[in-house]
Amino acid sequence: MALLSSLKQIAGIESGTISKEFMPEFFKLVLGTISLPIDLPGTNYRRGFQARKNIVGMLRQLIEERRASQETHNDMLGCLMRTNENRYKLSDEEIIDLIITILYSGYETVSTTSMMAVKYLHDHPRVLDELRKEHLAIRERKRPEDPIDWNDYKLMRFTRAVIFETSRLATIVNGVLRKTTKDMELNGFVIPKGWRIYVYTREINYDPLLYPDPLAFNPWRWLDKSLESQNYFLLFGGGTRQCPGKELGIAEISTFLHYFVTRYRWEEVGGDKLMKFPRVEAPNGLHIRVSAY
Ligand code: HEM
Repeated sequence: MALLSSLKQIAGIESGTISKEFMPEFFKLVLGTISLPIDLPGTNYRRGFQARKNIVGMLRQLIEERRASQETHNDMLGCLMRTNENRYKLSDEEIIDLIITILYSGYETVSTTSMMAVKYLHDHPRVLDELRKEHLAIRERKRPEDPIDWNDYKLMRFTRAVIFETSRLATIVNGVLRKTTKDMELNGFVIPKGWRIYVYTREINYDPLLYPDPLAFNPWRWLDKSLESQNYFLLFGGGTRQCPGKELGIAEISTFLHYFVTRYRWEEVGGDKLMKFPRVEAPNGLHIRVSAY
């Protein structure tokens, strides 16, 4: 669902033939990026490269079709292709690279956070009650068929808190990458210029001085808005490279939660394995039994 939503917003790909071909290749690419770099037939690494080639081919064809049709598209691909509006003219290779990056960054984070929110809400009925209250209050002011809009989204204060707390406790992204631009000394150790470093942010999320009772799932802590602007708030990275899709991601997850909690109740089937390293995932899925609310 998260990938389909990204495909639609980013490249205007509706569910259908292209998305059916695109999705399996994309999942292979995701697996390939966090695999051991062993380039032999059958490894995830080799499959990831092959999948990237196939994805590049599909996106190239999409770009060519759009150019031939002369239609205007208001998705991200459309903006990147509008040469007269962009100060820097992007080559097709750069456009494709950007589309893959944005799809990748925007899909996995959103889908994993949504999955972990479903898990934590199931395990914490009091939080689910509070969340449902917020969304039912929004629905009360609307007809059943009315979609939610920006004004409704702005009222979702507790939902935002649930998303941050899910992101913190599950540590959906466990660090950020940087490259040193000069020799740097840190606690007596020198990190030479040009080294690539991985800033592991998971420990910060569990620091009891920053987040009292850090292993508790407590969304209420985020109702204090100042927590979002602390310099240790690194759930979406920091500085000039901070996640540009932060608000889009939160809006997507909030929309999913809105419909999920107002229309359904669910139970876990049980027995599913959840992994936190090297990334948060349920290798065989998190299976739930869903019924109407
Ligand atoms: C809950 C959802 C999300 C989380 C937790 C998340 C988290 C992150 C983190 C931690 C980074 C690294 C930032 C840094 O290096 O300082 C990042 C980068 C990035 N994210 Fe997100 N992200 C989310 C959603 C999205 C969405 C929806 C998009 C786009 C559709 C997106 C696009 C990107 C891009 C393009 C970068 C690279 C930015 C750069 O290097 O300049 N993200 N994200």
